[in-house]
Amino acid sequence: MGVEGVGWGSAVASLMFLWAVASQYFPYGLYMYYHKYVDKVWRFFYPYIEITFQEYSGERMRRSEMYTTIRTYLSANTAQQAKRLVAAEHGDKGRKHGLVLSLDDFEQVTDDFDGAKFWWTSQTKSTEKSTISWYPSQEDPRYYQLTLHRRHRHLVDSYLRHVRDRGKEIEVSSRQRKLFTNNPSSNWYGYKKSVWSHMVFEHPATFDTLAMEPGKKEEILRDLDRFRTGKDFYRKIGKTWKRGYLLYGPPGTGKSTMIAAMANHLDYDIYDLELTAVKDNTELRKLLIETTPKSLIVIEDIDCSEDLSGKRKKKVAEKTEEGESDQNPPHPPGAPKEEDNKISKVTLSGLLNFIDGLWSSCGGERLIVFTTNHVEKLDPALIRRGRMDKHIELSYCCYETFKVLAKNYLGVDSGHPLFETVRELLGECKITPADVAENLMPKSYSSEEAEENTRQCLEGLIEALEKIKGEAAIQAEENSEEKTEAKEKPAEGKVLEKTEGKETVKEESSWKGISNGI
Ligand SMILES: Nc1ncnc2c1ncn2[C@@H]1O[C@H](COP(=O)(O)OP(=O)(O)OP(=O)(O)O)[C@@H](O)[C@H]1O
Ligand SMILES: [Mg+2]
Repeated sequence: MGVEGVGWGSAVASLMFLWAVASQYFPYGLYMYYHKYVDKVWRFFYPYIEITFQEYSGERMRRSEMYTTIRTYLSANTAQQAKRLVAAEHGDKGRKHGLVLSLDDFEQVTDDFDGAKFWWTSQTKSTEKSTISWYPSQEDPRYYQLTLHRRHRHLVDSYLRHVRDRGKEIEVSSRQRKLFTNNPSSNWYGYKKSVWSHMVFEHPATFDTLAMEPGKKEEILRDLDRFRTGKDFYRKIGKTWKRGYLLYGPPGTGKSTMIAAMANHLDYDIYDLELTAVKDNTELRKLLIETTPKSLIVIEDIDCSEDLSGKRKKKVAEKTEEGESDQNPPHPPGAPKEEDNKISKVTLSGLLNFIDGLWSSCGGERLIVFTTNHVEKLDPALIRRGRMDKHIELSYCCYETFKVLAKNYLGVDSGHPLFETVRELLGECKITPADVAENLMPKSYSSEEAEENTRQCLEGLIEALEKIKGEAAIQAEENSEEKTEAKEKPAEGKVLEKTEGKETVKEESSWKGISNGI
């Protein structure tokens, strides 16, 4: 792409200007007559095609997406070459670079594509104003004009597709990712209506800093990359371009950290869906429709939304029967109950539809991620393959996980003499990566004290591990004592019966009954 002398363009502009001035002095009827025929003749000889892209279009006067994409495309390609550029702070605060350079009015640049030349100009259409000014006003509608030779007409489609795709790519790579959370539905209407609110997502976690077995990590990375580039494959097999991930494991094992690493790896936004704030299935669907592609839709601690199957309704009914409502002020008849408003009526089937109903196909390129501490509590329908395609267990810290944490936190690897002790202890007790990480936090960041820090941290970790091991041993002893006691001394109301060397605990009443019967 390069800047070209205005040439043809300036000649045409001069002629047009003269024609416009001259036409002011013609009677209107004569003007229309000439305009009609001169235009026809002009168009016959004019060898170029012009296409305009307005900044605002449609009935609702929304900013045209294509206009913005063209601006991004031209900005990326002309910043070095154009002579007059406008620097503006981007309205979208989600951009990495606050400033956007775009073509100034009437600046012309050329672009080469498939052996053809394309001219772009940024233009402003002046509107009727009461005051005359030489400069275009801020409110004047802007547009880009694309000019190409007639003989390249067949390239228009492919060239515009190229501009759109390239522009979008640049937009995606230069944007800052966002972390969305759903608003309560009372905020969905009115002037500032919005279903989701967001902030810039700047979590530093990556797959390099995530501690887990290297093989497992590799497999997840491969899966994510396959998904990202799988648009055509998903289309070919007739499947919506989305994938479900279930992350499960005890607290502090890195489930949320992995979500951040996934978003950073894929360059996706995160929609953190708080299910308890969603009133019903209709709201859930609306939230889904308002998400954008290239995103992770996350529902954390899905097991805590235990009433997906409607148990919650029952509980409310029970409470009302128990007369708890008597303590509250009387409720106006007919008005929705406060409690009803607060309670989420999202059902399991609503959630299943959210994941893979017809509506879930809007847009594509979404990952749905559930996390849970209690995978066994979840309804099998919710996590079956096809819905939650990949189940990933994040568990207690093993030696491999520890090595990653030690490298990240202390910059040491397996050559350290204390590693062997840690390895043995990790094999004997359960500790979460979060607890290990806490023990590996150096007391200072000075490189001179690095060695001393490392030693202190590892010794601290060994001490913590020995403590856990000791507690576990005491617990195990207590448990075995309890078991023996239970065997020897049956609970109240129960008696121990010995038959043919086997001990059985029986309800006292039933035993009595039997003895009475004898
Ligand atoms: N696998 C891991 N790799 C690196 N850091 C980890 C890992 N697991 C835990 N951590 C550290 O522990 C902290 C807590 O981890 P995280 O919030 O990801 O746990 P979680 O599994 O989501 O817990 P919960 O189930 O309670 O939500 C993180 O900030 C991180 O510093
Ligand atoms: Mg978490």
